[in-house]
Amino acid sequence: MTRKTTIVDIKARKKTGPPITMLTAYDYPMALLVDRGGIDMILVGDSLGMVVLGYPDTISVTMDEMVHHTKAVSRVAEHALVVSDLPFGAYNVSIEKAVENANRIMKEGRADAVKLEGGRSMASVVEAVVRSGTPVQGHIGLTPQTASALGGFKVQGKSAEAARTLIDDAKALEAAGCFSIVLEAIPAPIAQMVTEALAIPTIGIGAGVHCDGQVLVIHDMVGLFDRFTPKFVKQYAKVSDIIASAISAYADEVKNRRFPEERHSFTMKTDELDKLEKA
Ligand SMILES: Nc1nc(=O)c2c([nH]1)NC[C@@H]1CN(c3ccc(C(=O)N[C@@H](CCC(=O)O)C(=O)O)cc3)CN21
Ligand SMILES: CC(C)C(=O)C(=O)O
Ligand SMILES: [Mg+2]
Repeated sequence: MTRKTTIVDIKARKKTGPPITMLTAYDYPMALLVDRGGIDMILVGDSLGMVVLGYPDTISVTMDEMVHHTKAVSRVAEHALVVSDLPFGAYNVSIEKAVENANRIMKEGRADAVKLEGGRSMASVVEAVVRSGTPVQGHIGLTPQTASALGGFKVQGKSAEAARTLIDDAKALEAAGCFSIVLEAIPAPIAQMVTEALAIPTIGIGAGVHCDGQVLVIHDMVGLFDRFTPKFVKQYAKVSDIIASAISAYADEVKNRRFPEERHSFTMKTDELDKLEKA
């Protein structure tokens, strides 16, 4: 907890353990809790579109939104490595545009690395971004930005052929220079095979216990998002209940003039009040 986590630290954990911890955060108060909680990596995920901006999916998330939220998170991250998602449209147009957008997240957002979705087809993009100086985390399996092409938020790699493709994709991303790869919603045995086939760490979300690390969306694991709950989510707290009861207590006390009390109020000198009354 004393110094900033580096890419080298993350890579080394594949051999040394313990498993790598990663959680999303999108703003100052949450990033503060995650960083002080000793989590290794903070993901400023494009899931922010769904859990904080209320979009139906992650497609509409913009570079401006990613930069804005990354700034808030990187300001507090004293320990955790900050990884920001490149949103849909930021890296699929051209290699030049991908490098430009990665530069922006680094320069303006002060992220430590970027994450982008896709396998072999993204290898040349990954290579160019890594060569330009930005560390890249890969993301394969369920790739929410291309959920439309995948037929929805569905488990991936269930056939022998699809599993083979996943392993090839992971190897291509490793060869292209990724420092780690997120494996989302794939059968646990496949995630284990991918993990064993690579020299870089895998970070699982719905990918079983044999990955080198785990990631979850923080709003899911603390109970602040209820539009849906993927099977891979464990809810460690129900923070929405705590906030809801605080809100109803406040509303009740205001309506009944029990808040604010004396101690929440300001006074002034009585002679000043007298002057006012005379005037
Ligand atoms: N709040 C939140 N949590 C996430 O994990 C998350 C996001 N948002 N937004 C971006 C993507 C979308 N993700 C999702 C969304 C839904 C399922 C889901 O409901 N899956 C079904 C399985 C469906 C099937 O395979 O047929 C499940 O039961 O888990 C999974 C991943 C993961 N990411
Ligand atoms: C679900 C994780 C891996 C993600 O990409 C996000 O939060 O956007
Ligand atoms: Mg994402």
